[in-house]
Amino acid sequence: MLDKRTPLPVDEAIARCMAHTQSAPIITVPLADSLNFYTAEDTIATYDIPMFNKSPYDGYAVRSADTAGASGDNRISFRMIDHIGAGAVSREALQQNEAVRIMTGAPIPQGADAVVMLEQTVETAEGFTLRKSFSPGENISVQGEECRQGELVLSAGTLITPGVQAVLATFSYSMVNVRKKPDVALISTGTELTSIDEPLLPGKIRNSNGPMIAGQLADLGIKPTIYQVTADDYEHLLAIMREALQSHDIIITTGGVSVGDYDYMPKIYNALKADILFNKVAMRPGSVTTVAALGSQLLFGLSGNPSACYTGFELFAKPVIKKMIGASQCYAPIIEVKLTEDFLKANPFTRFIRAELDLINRTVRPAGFNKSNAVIAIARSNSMIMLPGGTRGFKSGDRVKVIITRLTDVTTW
Ligand SMILES: Nc1nc2c(c(=O)[nH]1)N[C@H]1C(S)=C(S)[C@@H](COP(=O)(O)OP(=O)(O)OC[C@H]3O[C@@H](n4cnc5c(N)ncnc54)[C@H](O)[C@@H]3O)O[C@H]1N2
Ligand code: MOO
Ligand SMILES: [Mg+2]
Repeated sequence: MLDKRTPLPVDEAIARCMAHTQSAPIITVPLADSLNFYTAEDTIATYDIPMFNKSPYDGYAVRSADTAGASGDNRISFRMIDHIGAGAVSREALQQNEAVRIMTGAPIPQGADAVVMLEQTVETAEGFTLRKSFSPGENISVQGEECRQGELVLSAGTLITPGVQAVLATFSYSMVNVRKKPDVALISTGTELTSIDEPLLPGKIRNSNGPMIAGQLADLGIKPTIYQVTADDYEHLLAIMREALQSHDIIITTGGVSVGDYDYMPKIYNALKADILFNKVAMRPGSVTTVAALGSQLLFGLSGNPSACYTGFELFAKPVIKKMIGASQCYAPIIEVKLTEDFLKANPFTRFIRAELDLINRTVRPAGFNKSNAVIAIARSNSMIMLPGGTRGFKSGDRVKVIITRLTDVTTW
């Protein structure tokens, strides 16, 4: 007798996963290793930026008052009393008609309140002449014009990008507080799976879910422990699950979660006394996706069908991991755009279609053959169209909701 599974709406299934998710502990990493972590604390300006009034140009620092009345017919002469580049400080204080030759980034000398670009001067034996007047503060980068000491620069939960690393370096954060990445075990199950360098015997297939999920994890900066399980053998699989549970926060399995004779994951969750958060979701594909908890450990039982497997990871595992690692925004953005192909199938459940989103023209179309067992459409997709359950007959021109899964290069085909 099969256990009856009650489908849970997708948003509730996601909420159950998230309610079971704790933030990972804070660790400190060198700035150079911090890329793709999330900041675990607010980044506060440790000083004003710029730290001092500085020259934005290569030129001469002058007293603006001395330039009053300058014109083409009345060039005013200045005497150069010092010469500094960025990194040096002039000890001179400017007196009348004196100037310091100054390079971009160097601190404005005492008494000066304007900078004349080199191109606006004509050199003389003593210094230079100029033909226009300058106002106080002209061509000066003012201390604190970008931000003030103590100001909140970036909130906790910011993805550390190269730009963020530049900010952290600016404010002398040589070590950065981030949240530890979870230890993840990845177990692809299935007697039919043949490793990539073995010959494909009748009935066998390649394991595409394993490399795909490993890649989805790598996008989050996580390198999973990979377990090879190429036999649907209950005892063996249970032993592997127990072993993986010793040292991992998350166990992701692919395959074996449905009701088939060799689908052992439901029996394994039982044997492990795991708390099943759900084992049926009102969605297609991926309706058999199962998520279970053992204390703080989470077990993601993703479907074996590649498109269902991919979708299950994006919808459930990804936001959970992002919450663990302290992301302030755990969910992929959703936008509404115009569909450019008919999609006339009925949608008894919420349907996710691997899709090609054209962000420039704000249009979307399915990325080719799109059944649960499809693999090519995943590669061609940068998004998933989300059609609500209980609908049918979406026509070209209709507006549909789209989850953006990738913002990087759009695959062409
Ligand atoms: N009687 C029913 N049969 C099925 C149901 C159902 O509700 N009642 N659900 C169907 C749906 S929907 C899905 S999705 C699949 C889910 O199957 P499992 O999660 O149990 O996965 P498997 O049976 O192990 O494999 C399914 C399919 O995927 C291929 N596969 C598995 N692993 C991989 C991999 N690593 N790389 C590539 N392809 C993989 C496998 O060969 C099968 O073709 O169940 C339906 N059946
Ligand atoms: O629920 Mo299945 O994952 O549609 O193919
Ligand atoms: Mg099965």
